[in-house]
Amino acid sequence: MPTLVLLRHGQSQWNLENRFTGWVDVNLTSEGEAQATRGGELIKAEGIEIDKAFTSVLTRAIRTCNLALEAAGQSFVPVVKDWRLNERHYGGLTGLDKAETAAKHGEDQVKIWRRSYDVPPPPLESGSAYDFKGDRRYAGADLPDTESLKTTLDRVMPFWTGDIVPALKAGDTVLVAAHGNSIRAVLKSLFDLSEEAILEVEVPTGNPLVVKLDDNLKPVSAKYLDTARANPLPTIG
Ligand SMILES: O=C(O)[C@@H](CO)OP(=O)(O)O
Repeated sequence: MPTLVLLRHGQSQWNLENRFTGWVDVNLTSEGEAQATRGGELIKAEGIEIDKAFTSVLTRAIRTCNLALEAAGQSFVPVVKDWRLNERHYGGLTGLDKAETAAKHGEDQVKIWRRSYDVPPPPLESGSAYDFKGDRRYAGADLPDTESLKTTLDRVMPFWTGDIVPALKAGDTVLVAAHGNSIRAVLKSLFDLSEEAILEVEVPTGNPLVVKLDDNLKPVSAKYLDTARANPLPTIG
């Protein structure tokens, strides 16, 4: 039975500081490192043997992947890194304080930017310090200057279908160490969630979500391994 383990990166420095992060390559906090390690220990305790891992090109997800695999005693597992698993690009909000932005633009507007399905934040201004166009990890990619959850899903899905699905169809147990919104994109597709339903799904940091799949890659069960830090999951069936 194919098994998918979805792991949002552990707490990052900007999660802690409550700043819009997106593609900025901030590192894990010590709490985030501990969450990633604990995630790996739980994977081991569950007897899960990972065959292949996928992560983004952002340090917080890569380190979460590595720390979890190490704690699970499975550092040898091959890891594929791809920018299409990056966090949603936060456009012109990147780097801003979430509370200050809410005070300036109103809670309702910030909620729309953060949790509407298809309303992107304002685009990144050209010349911004957070322009990633010259960054060689994105060489050749058609880079966005902002993303909604919908457009995040549009770039995650080709990678999901082209790279992750074949591994699952081959019967592999797959770890995807990624970000809140790239994981939500996967969950929307996997659980066939409506645009409204996916907005209610919040994935906790560093808590492995184990999804067992049938041969058609329909979920048959889903559970967080750290039950004390679990959030509600979509209904199956
Ligand atoms: O800042 C971000 O990049 C994301 C994830 O931390 O935040 P949000 O909760 O608004 O999706």
